[in-house]
Amino acid sequence: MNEIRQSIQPWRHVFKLDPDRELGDQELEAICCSGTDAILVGGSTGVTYENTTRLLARVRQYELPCALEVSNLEAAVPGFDLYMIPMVLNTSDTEWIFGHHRKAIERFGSLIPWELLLTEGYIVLNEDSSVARLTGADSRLSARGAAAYAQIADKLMQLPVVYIEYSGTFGNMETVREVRETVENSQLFYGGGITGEAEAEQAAALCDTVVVGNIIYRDVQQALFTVQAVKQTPKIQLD
Ligand SMILES: CC(C)=CCC/C(C)=C/CC/C(C)=C/CC/C(C)=C/CC/C(C)=C/CC/C(C)=C/CC/C(C)=C/COP(=O)(O)OP(=O)(O)O
Ligand SMILES: O=P(O)(O)OC[C@@H](O)CO
Ligand SMILES: [Mg+2]
Repeated sequence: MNEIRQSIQPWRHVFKLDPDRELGDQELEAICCSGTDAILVGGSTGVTYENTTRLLARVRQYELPCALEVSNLEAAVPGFDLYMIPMVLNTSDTEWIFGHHRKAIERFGSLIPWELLLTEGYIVLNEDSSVARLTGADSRLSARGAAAYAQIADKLMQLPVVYIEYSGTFGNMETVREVRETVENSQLFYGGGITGEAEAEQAAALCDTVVVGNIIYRDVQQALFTVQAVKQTPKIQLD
């Protein structure tokens, strides 16, 4: 396993910060000093070079790893510890599978720090989310359908990360369980609708890494509670 892949293996809890949203200094400090394993900077809309650079500089006051989830070519900012590259698996619009990626490679060429890149196989499951609308994802999948996409990522494409994305709503844990049962090598990320301890525990029991986003901007105290909830929850063993 390569170094960059190894570096995310211990991540159980991650906060996702959106450069397009405002967060006060005290709140940012609380988030960065919460005991979370990393900050992931990303959003599906309104992410620019300027707001991404500003957020990176603010997070850099703290010691934890800071990754950029690249969603937009204009916001390819140098200086992150690693770059997570989404590929949306459940869309028929190839732009979001590899079209933007081709353009990025043509544009940035030898500037790309390949050793810092990790690809994420995204399965977008909330049809009412911005990311589903943006990418034209077919989010009405059965659990078996979602698990089939996960196997494409894990077994056919051998991607380092499978990302179950319910952005904005808490997901169906039966679907998450079925995905979990099929993923053998990829690191399984879950994100979507975690607003407190109970949801954090359920996701942590099934997934390797739990991502918490929107609640940071609504109720930072609730967001902070999710850190220990995830860390204290062991992953359940499945046969
Ligand atoms: C030179 C340099 C520093 C390079 C660094 C990295 C780089 C540019 C490498 C180039 C190689 C490469 C292959 C780049 C990919 C380029 C790219 C634009 C790919 C498309 C990625 C993609 C599929 C985006 C779709 C949207 C998506 C999946 C976003 C992920 C984040 C996400 C889902 C956020 C949640 O959305 P949010 O907005 O928070 O939702 P709410 O509003 O509901 O909260
Ligand atoms: O914002 P929420 O709903 O917490 O989702 C987290 C993350 O998966 C979004 O990409
Ligand atoms: Mg968000």
